[in-house]
Amino acid sequence: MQIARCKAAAGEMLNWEDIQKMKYSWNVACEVLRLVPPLQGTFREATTDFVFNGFSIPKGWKLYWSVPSTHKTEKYFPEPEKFDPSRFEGRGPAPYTFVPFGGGPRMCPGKEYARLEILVFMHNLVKRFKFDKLIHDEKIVVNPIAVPANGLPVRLFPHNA
Ligand code: HEM
Repeated sequence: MQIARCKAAAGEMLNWEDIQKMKYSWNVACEVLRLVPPLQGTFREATTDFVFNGFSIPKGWKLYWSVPSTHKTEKYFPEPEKFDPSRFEGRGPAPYTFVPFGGGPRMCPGKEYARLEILVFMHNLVKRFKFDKLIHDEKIVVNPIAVPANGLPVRLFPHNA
């Protein structure tokens, strides 16, 4: 709403500068991506023999790295089940602990596009409507992408109605 108040005309579109200012909204989106990451992980291949947590991993093995278990590690995210967007303030989480888009050379190339889409959607939803979930205890199913079990039905109430 802070961004909407800065716009000269009611229908004025968002621009790139506005997107860069939407830090709190992105912190909220990141906390959602931490708690319910859409993608659960992917595979990597060991390029050399190594030992991890006492397990010997031979070169050539396929390894599955898991997004949810990384995001729920108490050491990096105290009270991991708590919804707390302030975790992303300042320097935010340590490198490779917040990995909804993966990490390293194969990191999701659509990350910035996804950020843009999410922020534009959030802005327009909050600016135009109040909304209410129709199913308050709707479950998230993972098959293999995490989605609301019933498609997240909501009731919209336009601000200017
Ligand atoms: C919230 C939205 C998204 C999430 C959570 C997400 C997550 C991921 C993750 C975890 C990976 C694997 C990264 C790795 O192996 O390190 C990936 C790869 C990929 N993503 Fe996304 N993604 C999203 C949106 C998008 C969008 C919008 C596009 C395209 C417009 C896209 C295109 C790709 C492609 C092409 C790869 C494969 C990259 C490679 O293997 O080199 N993603 N994504």
